[in-house]
Amino acid sequence: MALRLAKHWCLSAIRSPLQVISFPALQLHVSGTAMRADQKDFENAVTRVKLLKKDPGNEMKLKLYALYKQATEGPCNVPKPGVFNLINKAKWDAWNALGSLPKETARQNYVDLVSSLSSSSASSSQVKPGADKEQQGSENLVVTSENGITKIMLNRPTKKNAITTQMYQEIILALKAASKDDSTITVLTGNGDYYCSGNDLSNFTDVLSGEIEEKVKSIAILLRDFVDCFIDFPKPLIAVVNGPAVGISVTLLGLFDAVYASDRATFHTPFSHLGQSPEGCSSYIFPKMMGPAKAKEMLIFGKKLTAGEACARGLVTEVFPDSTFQTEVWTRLKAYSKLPPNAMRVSKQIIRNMEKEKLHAVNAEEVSVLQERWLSDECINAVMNFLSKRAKL
Ligand SMILES: CCCC/C=C/CC(=O)SCCNC(=O)CCNC(=O)[C@H](O)C(C)(C)COP(=O)(O)OP(=O)(O)OC[C@H]1O[C@@H](n2cnc3c(N)ncnc32)[C@H](O)[C@@H]1OP(=O)(O)O
Repeated sequence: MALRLAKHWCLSAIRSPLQVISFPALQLHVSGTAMRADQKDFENAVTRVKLLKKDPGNEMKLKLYALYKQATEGPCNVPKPGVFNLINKAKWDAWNALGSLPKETARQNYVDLVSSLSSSSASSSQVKPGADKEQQGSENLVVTSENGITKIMLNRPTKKNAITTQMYQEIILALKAASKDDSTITVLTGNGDYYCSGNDLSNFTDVLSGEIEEKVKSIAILLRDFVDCFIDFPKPLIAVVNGPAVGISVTLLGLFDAVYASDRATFHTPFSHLGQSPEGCSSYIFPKMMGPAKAKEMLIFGKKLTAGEACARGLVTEVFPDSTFQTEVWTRLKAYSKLPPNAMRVSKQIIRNMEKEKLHAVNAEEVSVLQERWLSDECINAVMNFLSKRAKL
């Protein structure tokens, strides 16, 4: 089962040949290895290239392009592009430089080159998690505390504040710290034009490397712990929704004590489109909050709401014009932060305690259903589709 799925992940991402954006072709210096790459290794390598998180640079892209062409079509057999057609000429030069290199050798060299790329990017990304445990925040999550307010800000604006697995862990740590610090209220917000685009869909790419069920299990545990933290958070928790919100950043809103939204914000839960199912206790809270018909419109059919619609359905507390959003909301929050902290905690607890057990049970059930979903062809295809469309190569 695991093998079949791993194979499926790899094959379904293969699309068109690489597009190189620019410049000089270099000679190849790729050593062969004793192991021969078969067609499946080659296809896996093609997929891994599409999923590289870091742009490998033009030089490397040209090498990959040339080897790909040589491995799939053999020696360069197309006319040389004109001198002003710089990009295509560089690509042609790179391919032509491989001369009569046999297809099998090109395939092997391509696989080796991709392996070297993947291992260097893995080693550079392993440095961070250990160090981050010591800190409250990181580059992608900025935590500040002043005037009785702890602010947890998603800070990945170029990715619309999509949440990586590392960020889930950091948010858990930040919430745990905020529950014990001197602040009266805690705020979650986003930096840039988005509040949050939900789960970073490349969180699933690790699954490519095998042991699929184990990896899915660890993501499920992370999700369950993450949502549990919101259920148990003891102080007033406020969402400052500065822009569009997608997926888990929407479903979690039902666990906040107030949700203030810019009129630019939208609320979108495209779970069916992604072959997934609701989380964040939304399968229980949304129908109670807005009635089953309206909840199903969001959670089953993925209807995107405007801030006004979300407010009418009880998901948002109040909507502000974007031009005055930050000033108005922070003035309000500063006033709230001066209210007696113990009274606010006790009031929150008495409301939450009525349902805490139920919410934990709902969370566990939602995660267990999702764990199955993540292994489904529907989900795998949807995620691969998103990731392969955005691949630059
Ligand atoms: C571990 C626990 C799992 C819990 C499960 C939770 C369920 C969910 O949260 S489901 C929701 C998942 N999110 C999405 O499906 C949103 C996907 N993104 C988009 O549809 C679009 O990017 C957007 C509508 C949010 C924005 O579109 P726009 O055209 O304005 O900008 P883009 O060029 O698409 O995005 C800029 C940049 O950001 C990357 N990005 C955006 N969202 C995500 C994401 N969720 N995961 C990974 N990457 C994302 C996008 O790929 C672009 O990156 P590049 O510039 O490198 O191409």
